[in-house]
Amino acid sequence: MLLKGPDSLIEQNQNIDLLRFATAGSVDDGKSTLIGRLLYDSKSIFEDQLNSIKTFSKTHRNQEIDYSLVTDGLKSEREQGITIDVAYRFFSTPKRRFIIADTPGHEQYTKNMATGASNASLALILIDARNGVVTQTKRHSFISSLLGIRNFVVAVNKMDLVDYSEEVFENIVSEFNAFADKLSEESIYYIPISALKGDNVIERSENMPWYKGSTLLDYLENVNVSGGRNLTDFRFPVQYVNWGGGDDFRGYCGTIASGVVHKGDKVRVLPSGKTSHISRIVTYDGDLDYAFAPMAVTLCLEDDIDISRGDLIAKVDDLPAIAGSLEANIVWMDSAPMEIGKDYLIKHTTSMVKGNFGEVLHEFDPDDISMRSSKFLSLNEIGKVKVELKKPIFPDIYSENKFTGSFIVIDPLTNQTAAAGMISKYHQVSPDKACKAVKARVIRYPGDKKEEAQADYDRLSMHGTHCIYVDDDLLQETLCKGIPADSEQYSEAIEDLCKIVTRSGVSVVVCSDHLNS
Ligand SMILES: Nc1nc2c(ncn2[C@@H]2O[C@H](COP(=O)(O)OP(=O)(O)OP(=O)(O)O)[C@@H](O)[C@H]2O)c(=O)[nH]1
Repeated sequence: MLLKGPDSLIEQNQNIDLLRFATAGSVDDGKSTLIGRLLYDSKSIFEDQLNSIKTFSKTHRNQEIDYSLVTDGLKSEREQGITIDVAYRFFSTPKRRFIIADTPGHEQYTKNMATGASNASLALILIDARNGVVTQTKRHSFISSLLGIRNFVVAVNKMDLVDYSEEVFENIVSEFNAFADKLSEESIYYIPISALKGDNVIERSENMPWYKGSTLLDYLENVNVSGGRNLTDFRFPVQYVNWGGGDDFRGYCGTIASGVVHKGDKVRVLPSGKTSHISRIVTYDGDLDYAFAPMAVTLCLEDDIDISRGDLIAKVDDLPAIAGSLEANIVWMDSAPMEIGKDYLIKHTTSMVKGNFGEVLHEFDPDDISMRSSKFLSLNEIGKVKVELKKPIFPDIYSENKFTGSFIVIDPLTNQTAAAGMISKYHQVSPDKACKAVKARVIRYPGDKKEEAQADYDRLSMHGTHCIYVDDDLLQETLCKGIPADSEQYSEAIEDLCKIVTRSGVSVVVCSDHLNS
């Protein structure tokens, strides 16, 4: 029998040939120029954009075409002559489609570099032939490696400025090789190029007859890289609960972080530990028999289980950890340094919990990836750190699952992203403890679902959840006495009540026709 899957078989095929790569390196190594050339030569630039770039190049740069303008899209960048954010570019050749994250080389932009590299399966490291391997090159290569990138292309650029010297190239190869011994890479390919003149980018260079390897485009078109997305372990972080799809409809919406799910699969919901079976996989284009990462779907379960945002659905025989503390590699991105013991917000998949840093186990020296002791991390520093969580999360180890193995750290005072973390170890808490940590919540039922609401309340109480039950009858006798039921004041009073009660750690089952959301 043919399973009715996502009707985009074509899309799947297209995905096979999609290579996402990130550029990395130091400031002015020529990344933007190189990408500009790749886009230009593969005819991926619109005519009008090309015309304006040519005009700008002539008037402001005194040259025929400045390729870096293709990616330096922002006006302020043009004026300053630097790249200030990650620019995603798309181009394709008959052999492959490419998405490039053009990440900036400036020291303070490690954050964008990490963002750009987090979805890539290959890192294109640019090195200025005149400068050799510098700290930025090492730092960015190390971050790429921490983020799970296993394939590197090192393009030694500006070969035209060193007389296309084989010796210069070989020295840089040896230098990077010595450093890369400490990266957990699968492949490194070295190419001498001139992004400006076009040597070995698309066309083989006549200026470097000593180089016998592939041109950059040739290599990118043919390199074999693993996709990086885990298609084994099904993980579905719930984004929100949708019960607006008609009678009795309750669906859990989100994006499949990893793995595959079929209709009928037996699943467990964390943290409650409740099990059920998938009854429907709903999408905008209709129901599916199966779905896989990274599809956005709504899952329905055979049983009515209390699920809310931040919960995670996985298969019963393949569960993530329930972790109360972690060890993680942290890339610090905030100008305010890490404060040991301070409460930060830890955003892991769709859940947000409070947590703090206990101890820096070691900091990495980006020059040689050696470890040194450190009390805390500052901007751009990378280290392995212990993280204590106020409530459990359901992680995997980063090397096994990028999506459930990573988190970001937010400073609650400034709302700034302070760091990115990659989990290397976790300490499990007992499932009982995890259940107790389920936060107080509001479970809403429309007014005509009194029976279901009361049954839910009974079930929760029976399982030891602290909760109260309210419906319109009770509200009109007490809190909302004299307030017209269809007034805004009435709905607001219900919301206020829910807020006050949940704040004190008690859940509310509310059954009313006058709910705000
Ligand atoms: N001679 C020569 N100059 C180059 C080459 N590649 C880039 N350049 C020049 O080097 C300068 C920096 O190039 P960009 O492409 O803007 O460098 P970038 O790495 O993107 O720099 P940021 O965007 O600031 O991170 C520009 O003036 C380029 O014209 C090359 O192969 N040879």
